Amino acid sequence: MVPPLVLDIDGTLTDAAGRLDPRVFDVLPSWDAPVVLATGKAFPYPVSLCHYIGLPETVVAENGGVVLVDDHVTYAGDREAAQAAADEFVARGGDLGWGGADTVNRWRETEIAVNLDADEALLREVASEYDLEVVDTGYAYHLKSPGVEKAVGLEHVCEFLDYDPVDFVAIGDSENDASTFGVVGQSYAVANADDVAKAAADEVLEESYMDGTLSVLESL
Ligand SMILES: O=C(O)COP(=O)(O)O
Ligand SMILES: [Mg+2]
Repeated sequence: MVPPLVLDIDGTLTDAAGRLDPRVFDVLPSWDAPVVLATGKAFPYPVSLCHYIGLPETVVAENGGVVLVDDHVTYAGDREAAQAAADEFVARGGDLGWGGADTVNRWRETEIAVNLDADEALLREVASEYDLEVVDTGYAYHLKSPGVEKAVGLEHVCEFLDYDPVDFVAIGDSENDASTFGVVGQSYAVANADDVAKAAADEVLEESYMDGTLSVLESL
């Protein structure tokens, strides 16, 4: 019997250029246990990924800010505080960095994501004034409420599924996966992972990106 999976998306199911690795279509739809996509991306991204991969829509989005499981949606985090801090960041000369349409935040409901090109020092200064934190995933800075974590989202998912977090195998690549690594039974950081994820993982893989992820899935 294969274990349930909790999988990060960016850096874990993608290639180095950020594109989805097509091999996800070979392994995930037929996985004989729950697969939870846990991401820092806004809610619609993992939902559409489930839809197009052919997986039940079981997702932890926005770093735990939004959870969808078994037709239930729950929210965590103070979006208004994040918006106020983002507005202040912009008023002090910062730029969220996503252009006018801002498809990165347009459908984001519990936090704000900021481009890695942004003024990090200013962002952290403003965040602390609003009692928010900044998480650097390697893909964006996330201006978010402390205590909102992917692991809390996974625990919520487990309340609906007949599993415990320790039953899960987790694979991820960055700071926002460390909480998940702390609650699952077995955790893997892909070789391209950041230092926080590597330190939190039970095992650091030799292979990067989807090569690393596939090596775990094949061993299970
Ligand atoms: O949206 C990000 O910043 C990173 O997304 P991820 O959690 O799927 O890697
Ligand atoms: Mg990632």
